[in-house]
Amino acid sequence: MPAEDSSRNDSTYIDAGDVCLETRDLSLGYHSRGGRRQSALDDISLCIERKRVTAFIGPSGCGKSSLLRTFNRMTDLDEQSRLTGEVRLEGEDIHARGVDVPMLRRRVGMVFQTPNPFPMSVYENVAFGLRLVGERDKRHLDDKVEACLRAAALWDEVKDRLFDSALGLSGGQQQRLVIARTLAVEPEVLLLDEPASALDPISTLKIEELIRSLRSRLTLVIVTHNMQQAARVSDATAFLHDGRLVEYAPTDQLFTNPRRRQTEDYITGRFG
Ligand SMILES: Nc1ncnc2c1ncn2[C@@H]1O[C@H](COP(=O)(O)OP(=O)(O)OP(=O)(O)O)[C@@H](O)[C@H]1O
Repeated sequence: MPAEDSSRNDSTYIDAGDVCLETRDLSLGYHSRGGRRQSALDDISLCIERKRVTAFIGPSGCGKSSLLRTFNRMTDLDEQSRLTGEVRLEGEDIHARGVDVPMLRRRVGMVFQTPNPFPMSVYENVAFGLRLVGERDKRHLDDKVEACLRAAALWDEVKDRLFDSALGLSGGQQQRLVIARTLAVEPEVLLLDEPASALDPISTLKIEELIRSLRSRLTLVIVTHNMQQAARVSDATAFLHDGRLVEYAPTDQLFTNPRRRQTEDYITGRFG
């Protein structure tokens, strides 16, 4: 049984120079119509290491997606949400006055559970983001579309059907296309909210391989219900319960030698 450790889960093992994202005393609540306040995140302080994969695990409703969504201010879209504390990207407060939120969301891209390609061709899905950032030159566009599709491990499967509808791709291919589209605007961080939970095992494996390969170019944060998946893809894992950060550690350590009993109970399937 792990010894109870009362020290904060404050990511002290991460070198300050390697921190990409940081939350300080972050709390998030949602106000229901009846005026009741439901707490989703409670006083979370953690650092996310640059160019690593960090996984958030925990039982349903523990706040994983909410925490992920604070990193690019997606929680702003919910008028009922109230956030206190800080989120810092490369040391800068993302809620500071004057922060350009669309630019923040380019820097911190997001991929959701259900693949959501645009109803246009494979090529246009990726070119869309590039055009948005002002790319007009046809040759540059072609080169960049190919590079993004290669980075998303999709090029070989779609190179002969670039101008077919993206909606004709399989679910796994669509999800890799969405990742290619996100990569087109060169984000520094990629947030993935259960990116493989709607996919079959082979497509899931491809997404996992892709996630591992992308860490050489950007920082990834993944929410997953699947503990084996967290163990396979991530370098660090945060276990949340009831809106609190229970334990945060290098993935090997968290799964083989958890410091908290609650973590051990969860990873051994005693609850959740
Ligand atoms: N838009 C919202 N309005 C009101 N309450 C919300 C909203 N989004 C989330 N919540 C509540 O906040 C808490 C945390 O939800 P969240 O979706 O972040 O958890 P989760 O761990 O990602 O859950 P799951 O694994 O089921 O997706 C839950 O109690 C949830 O009901």
